[in-house]
Amino acid sequence: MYKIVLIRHGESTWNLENRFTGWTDVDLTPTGVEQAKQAGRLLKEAGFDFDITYTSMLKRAVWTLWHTLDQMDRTWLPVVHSWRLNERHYGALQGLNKGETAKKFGDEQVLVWRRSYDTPPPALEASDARSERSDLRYAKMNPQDIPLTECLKDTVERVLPFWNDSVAPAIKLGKRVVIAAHGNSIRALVKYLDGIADDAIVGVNIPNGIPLVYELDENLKPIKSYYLGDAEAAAKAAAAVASQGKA
Ligand SMILES: O=C(O)[C@@H](CO)OP(=O)(O)O
Repeated sequence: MYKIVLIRHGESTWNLENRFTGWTDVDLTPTGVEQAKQAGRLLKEAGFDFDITYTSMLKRAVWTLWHTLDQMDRTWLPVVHSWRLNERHYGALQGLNKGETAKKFGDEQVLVWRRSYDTPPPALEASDARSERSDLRYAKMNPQDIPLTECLKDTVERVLPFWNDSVAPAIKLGKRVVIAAHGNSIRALVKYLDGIADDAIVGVNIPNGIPLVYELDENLKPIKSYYLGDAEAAAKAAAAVASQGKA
């Protein structure tokens, strides 16, 4: 049996302001830092340890990983960064307030943009100042591969090659893995691991900074999964994420 841990970053400045974030590189709030530290304390108390760590190119996930590992005295562990673990790209919604967007377009439209499997939000223009196409950190990517918007299906399609080529082989070698990522890149992984249907993934929300543990069999199929710590608090935090897109 293998055990892996997924952690969505702690609260970010744009989570606090309730803005669509996507690939925008915003920082953690003091609450977000505390959530990340608490994740580290919980993991340590529960006897978790890791050999390799994975995160995105975005500092809210990178700092979350670092604060978590710091509590475990494991800041020296190898860290693999990949754009494939980035948040789902939110297109032209990036920067807009979720509640105001719901007032303008309606709760239902915003739910479709936030949670439907295959309807992407309106795309950014490549020339838009918010586009990441000229961002140095993605310089090695083909600019055409840097998204201008993504639905969850697109996110699944770019997360899975990373899972299959990097993470799954490491797990099978016996390495203990933690992944610090984002609400929708984690939803993509959860959908794949749990085999959740396209229409049922709408109801899945990932809370900030709470370790999500998966126990996997020898074929990396889930035996069970659970949030570490207070299960009721995790369910409440997930429900709060669900309601962020309401007017
Ligand atoms: O704005 C975002 O990038 C994500 C995560 O914060 O939001 P949502 O939960 O609305 O998909």
